[in-house]
Amino acid sequence: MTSAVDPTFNLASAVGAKPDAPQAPAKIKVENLQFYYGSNHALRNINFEVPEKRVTAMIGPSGCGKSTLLRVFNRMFDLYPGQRAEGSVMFDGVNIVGKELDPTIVRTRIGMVFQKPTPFPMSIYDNIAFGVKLHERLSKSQMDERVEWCLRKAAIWDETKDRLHTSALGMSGGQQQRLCIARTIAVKPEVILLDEPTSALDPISTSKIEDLIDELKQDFTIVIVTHNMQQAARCADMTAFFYLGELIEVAPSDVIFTNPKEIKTRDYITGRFG
Ligand SMILES: Nc1ncnc2c1ncn2[C@@H]1O[C@H](COP(=O)(O)OP(=O)(O)OP(=O)(O)O)[C@@H](O)[C@H]1O
Repeated sequence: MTSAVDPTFNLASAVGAKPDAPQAPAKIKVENLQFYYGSNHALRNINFEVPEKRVTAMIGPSGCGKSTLLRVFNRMFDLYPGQRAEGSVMFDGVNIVGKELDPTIVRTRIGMVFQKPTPFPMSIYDNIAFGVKLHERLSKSQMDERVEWCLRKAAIWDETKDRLHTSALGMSGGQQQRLCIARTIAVKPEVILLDEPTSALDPISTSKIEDLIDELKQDFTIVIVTHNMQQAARCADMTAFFYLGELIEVAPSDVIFTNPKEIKTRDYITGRFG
């Protein structure tokens, strides 16, 4: 198992052959996207496709706009006056930044997991049931099944099945993050957005989440923001490199990490800046 912090780790050798990655159809298509925080033009003319049932990593130095784009994907910016998007983000043929679409529908179909595990102060079972109840009316046995289904999908069933009704706050950080992934999966989204999901975790928990990401792409389209290039190389089929609010290059991860086209990408992945 490769440690997430192994300094001798070789990026080029980490990228597995992922020959089918480019062939997947686009699940999200970003066209001429601009994003503003008031007068701060944070994303400039972004054009970009997220392939279905693949893992796409977004990398780049701090402040380049990765998290902003992730938040555009599930309309988080609606919650903050003064933030606005122009252009289009097509999701199954609908522009999700268009005003006509209800953001709560977007957030059910495009779920988000944050950097810091954020379980609710309630039982493991209720952490999952809470979100499901907002969208569906399930019987007790259907809810039991849903809870088991998503905990299994998030590879945490064995660790939780005997303590479902105990507080989620008693779990380790890594377990809490897998619970948050289970909670996101529970409402059956099509896309899962992960914003630096392992930055607060130890190498073993990180490795479990990376294995989980690899499993989840069978059922879900995944977009991950990470500062850890080894992680992007290990997990992602496609990698997009951002710099100062612009998308510099997007390509299969093996190309980005072994033979990028752009000098800025090369300088970043070889550690010349960032
Ligand atoms: N709430 C905000 N109000 C104003 N400007 C913001 C806000 N959030 C982010 N920005 C600005 O938008 C730009 C992009 O920020 P963003 O957080 O998307 O970058 P990032 O690549 O995710 O950075 P990091 O890796 O540090 O998380 C930066 O210039 C940042 O200062």
